[in-house]
Amino acid sequence: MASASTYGAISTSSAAPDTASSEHTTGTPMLRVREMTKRRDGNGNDNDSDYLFYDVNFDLYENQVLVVRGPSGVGKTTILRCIAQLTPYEAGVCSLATKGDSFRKPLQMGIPAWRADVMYVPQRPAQLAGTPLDFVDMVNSFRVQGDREHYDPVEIAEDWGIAQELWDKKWPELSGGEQQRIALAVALSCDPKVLLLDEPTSALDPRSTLLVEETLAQRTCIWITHDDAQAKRVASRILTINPDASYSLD
Ligand SMILES: Nc1ncnc2c1ncn2[C@@H]1O[C@H](COP(=O)(O)OP(=O)(O)OP(=O)(O)O)[C@@H](O)[C@H]1O
Repeated sequence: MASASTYGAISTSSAAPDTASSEHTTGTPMLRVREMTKRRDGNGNDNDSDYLFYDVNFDLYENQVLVVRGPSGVGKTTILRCIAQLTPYEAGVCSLATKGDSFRKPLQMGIPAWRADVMYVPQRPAQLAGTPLDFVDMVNSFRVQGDREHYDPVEIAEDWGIAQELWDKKWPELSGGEQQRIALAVALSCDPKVLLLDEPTSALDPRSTLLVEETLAQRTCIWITHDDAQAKRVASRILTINPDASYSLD
């Protein structure tokens, strides 16, 4: 297991230049999202009100933080879950820069491998049995994690004020903020190329929030927040989804 001092390094892969006309380009994108379109669950009529988001295009570069904004219910969580291939979508292509000069799509990589590289971290961990250490053992036992670099989640979370003994407690005995930081530390320990963060500090006090931001700001992330000040602190770019299914990228 690598030490926390080496934590955060992600290898740079070379890939074809970006062709999106809707944004500036600097170097090689890590993740490309093209024409991502998701309908609301509904009657299937083809009009604007049936879409959560329509034809979303962006590139995410290494060490960039793309903040996702918009009112409740516009589809911020849904777009992260679509990118993670956890929720089906009507149209769109996601691809990830890989070693060599190519981008690979989820089905080319295999969905488990995609999800390990493009990892969705929910706002609150699901109700899990056992302790956080049991969860770490389970994550490490997944075959797709076998040959990946792993970091020590206990060490990562210690920097955020999580004492070692908390890892032996049952999940329900932990506070919301402790659960949130521990789940985030486990995700970071797997060293995904892209983190999809769903309000990662929503349960944290201001000091813990800043500590977590400090770590995450060095990573390649798509990050949902409702907090204007946080968006200003961490965003490289901002994707705003509007209630009419349009979006803007600033
Ligand atoms: N599992 C589901 N099945 C059906 N509809 C869902 C499901 N999850 C979310 N929705 C609906 O999809 C829409 C978008 O939800 P989503 O959670 O993506 O919004 P959001 O922008 O993240 O909201 P918030 O800011 O409140 O978290 C909402 O109308 C919601 O009710």
